[in-house]
Amino acid sequence: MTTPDERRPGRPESPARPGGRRGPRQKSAQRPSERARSGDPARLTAYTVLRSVAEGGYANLELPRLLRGHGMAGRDAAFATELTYGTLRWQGLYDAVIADASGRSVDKIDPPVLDTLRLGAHQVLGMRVPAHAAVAETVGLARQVNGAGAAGFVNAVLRRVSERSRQEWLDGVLPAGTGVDRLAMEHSHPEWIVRALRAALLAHGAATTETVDQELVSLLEADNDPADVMLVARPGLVEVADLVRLGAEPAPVSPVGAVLRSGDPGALAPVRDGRAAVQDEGSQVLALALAAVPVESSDDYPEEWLDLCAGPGGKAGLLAALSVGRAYLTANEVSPHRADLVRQGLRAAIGAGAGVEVRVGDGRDTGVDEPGRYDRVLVDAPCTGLGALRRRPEARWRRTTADLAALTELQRELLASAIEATRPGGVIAYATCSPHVNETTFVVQDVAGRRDDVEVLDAHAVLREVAPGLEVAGEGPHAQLWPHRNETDGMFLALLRKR
Ligand SMILES: C[S@@+](CC[C@H](N)C(=O)[O-])C[C@H]1O[C@@H](n2cnc3c(N)ncnc32)[C@H](O)[C@@H]1O
Repeated sequence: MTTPDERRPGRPESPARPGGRRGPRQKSAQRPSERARSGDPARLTAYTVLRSVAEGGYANLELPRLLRGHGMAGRDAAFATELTYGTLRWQGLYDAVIADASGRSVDKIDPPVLDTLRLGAHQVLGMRVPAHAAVAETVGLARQVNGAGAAGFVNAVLRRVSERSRQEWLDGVLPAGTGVDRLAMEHSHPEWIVRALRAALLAHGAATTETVDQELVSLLEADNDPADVMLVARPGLVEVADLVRLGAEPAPVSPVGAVLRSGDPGALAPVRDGRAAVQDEGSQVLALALAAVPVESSDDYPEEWLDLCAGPGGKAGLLAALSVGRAYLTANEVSPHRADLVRQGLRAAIGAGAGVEVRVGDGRDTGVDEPGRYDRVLVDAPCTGLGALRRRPEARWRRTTADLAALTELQRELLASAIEATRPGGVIAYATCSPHVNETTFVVQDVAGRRDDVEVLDAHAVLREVAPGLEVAGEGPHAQLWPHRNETDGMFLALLRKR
């Protein structure tokens, strides 16, 4: 899933990647004398986002809102972004360090104070802010937001954290052996996710039993690497070349994509008016594939397209642009708020002549309500999002195996409904932004395998046609993209034809 939620301010000018490439030293652009007087806005902003995430908020919504509210841009915004996202990603490792340095389990530490400590740990171990500055500034923050008593505790713990290098801490806190528990802590992922990703690499043919351990490390590293902002130039509304003139670069594989390496995408006129949007390349090529796969001809023209789970509207925006002069698009979404986002996102395409209806409804009913109506149906199913962890820093800590069971049932029902809603000869694209086998191949095998009116198409071949530079691992027929191989979100695509 690619959402407008993915918008984030420009990457840090010199991102320091924990455990990997490091840029030059980076610290808040504000002069120390100013920080002492006013408190450090970047650290306070990061802290505020962490507290909001603890209460169920989303970092990629909260952070841009706060940065805009404080009028923060340039280096301070980049510093706040790296501090917030890095702290959230590396929370699993930092909690082990904090527990060791404080001599108490992190669940015995007041959660707001723990967030302050995590921010301090990331500056010391992940950003190469000089230790004395990281400790002093974070203690100042603790005094401001956690109180004087907590500030003393934060000071003592961070001093201990800063006595050792990142490698020394890893040597000290990582479990012995080569098991999943060690990998999980070293790369700061929950163990169940590490296990699921390992199984998915094997199941989708991206690794063999000999290569899977190395492949898994590359994937976990990619999840911790800030992703570039990717834009889509919605066809017929704006050209990639227009985005390039505004500072973007053509995307590596999507013919309608552009990479924005720095700056706020929301500041670009084509993004503001909906001719372009923030959208991962993986999502772009999936929508292009659905529009490109041949359908067996029907007498009715134009075609009818359905986006069954459209909110917040990334793929619907691209499909609407592609539909002009070819098809009517129905964009269905169960959440009224997300349906509103779809409506807003489709305004430019509608202005250019797209025939679109956005409606609120449960996609599980569509097959019964509108049997055999559509030529092309997208089921971009609600999923765990395990393929998009690099863009959603807190998601890995929020998802549980209990979510999986509920989601896989919903996914089966939505796919079955989509097949019912497709006319004979029409095609269905089943997509998730997760490589988890339970959400991908198992759903398709289960639903399509029980029917004799569905043919599985070669998704690899269609993707090669729409994005010749895209190298999809495995034999097919379904396609799984990977952050570490394709530099896209981990999107899954199955294409089915209704007989
Ligand atoms: C993965 S997101 C879709 C992303 C979207 N295609 C895009 O590119 O922006 C899944 C969407 O399905 C919606 N959804 C969940 N259950 C649904 C249902 N029963 N019927 C229709 N939509 C549903 C969610 O609210 C969510 O907006």
